[in-house]
Amino acid sequence: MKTAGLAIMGGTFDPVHNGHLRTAVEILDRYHYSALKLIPCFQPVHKDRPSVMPQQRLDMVKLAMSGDARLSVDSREIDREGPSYSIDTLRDLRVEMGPNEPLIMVLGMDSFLSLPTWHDWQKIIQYAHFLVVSRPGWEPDLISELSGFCENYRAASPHELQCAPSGRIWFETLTPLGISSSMIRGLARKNESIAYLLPEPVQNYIEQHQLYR
Ligand SMILES: Nc1ncnc2c1ncn2[C@@H]1O[C@H](COP(=O)(O)OP(=O)(O)OP(=O)(O)O)[C@@H](O)[C@H]1O
Ligand SMILES: O=C(O)c1ccc[n+]([C@@H]2O[C@H](COP(=O)([O-])O)[C@@H](O)[C@H]2O)c1
Repeated sequence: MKTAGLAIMGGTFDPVHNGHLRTAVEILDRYHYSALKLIPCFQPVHKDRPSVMPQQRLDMVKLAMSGDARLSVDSREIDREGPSYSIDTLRDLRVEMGPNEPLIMVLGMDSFLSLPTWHDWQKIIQYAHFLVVSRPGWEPDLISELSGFCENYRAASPHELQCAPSGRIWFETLTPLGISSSMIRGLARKNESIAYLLPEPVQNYIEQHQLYR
């Protein structure tokens, strides 16, 4: 069974790991959106320049995809180049999808807490819903600007996200996985194993290309 809505998950994916992938499949299993696109950014807005090339981060996301037909990778931010502002991506997607289809932006609590620093942040909700997922180490300590925003837009049930194209926020608790890209980069730098933190083909790619050394 599929329900209305396209889910997207943006990220630096430097590299993609099982925390990202498990988030994607748990959301799809719970809400049956028609698809979930992973969208690697070209240039993250509030992070240091990634240590590997955009094309290599994209290659790793493609390698991680194999096996679940509901997942796909969307290279529009890498093709666009420049700073990867979410509002630009969501505007593009909204034009492609038309005005009525639900568009759900999945993001971790850490990313959501930084929302008031994003480009044109208050307009983003006109184009998509926010589905905010739990992440170990991050509590929903909402600063006042964000708590007022949540009061305005918080959904009473997750199903509201399937009944409107945009404009709602839902918080979802997922299986806690304390994995991060920075942890994986740190292990690789020390020449320690990164096995079981990310898909094996991605691990092999990192080893073959000697990334994060
Ligand atoms: N283990 C996880 N559990 C839940 N959400 C996650 C997890 N890891 C990343 N995310 C979410 O995935 C999105 C993309 O994350 P990103 O590519 O920046 O990875 P990261 O692990 O946070 O990277 P880094 O350690 O370099 O900061 C963000 O919304 C982030 O909150
Ligand atoms: O648009 C912005 O200003 C903006 C600022 C910070 C993060 N984002 C987006 O949020 C998503 C998660 O970002 P990050 O930094 O956790 O990898 C990813 O799609 C980023 O492009 C977007």
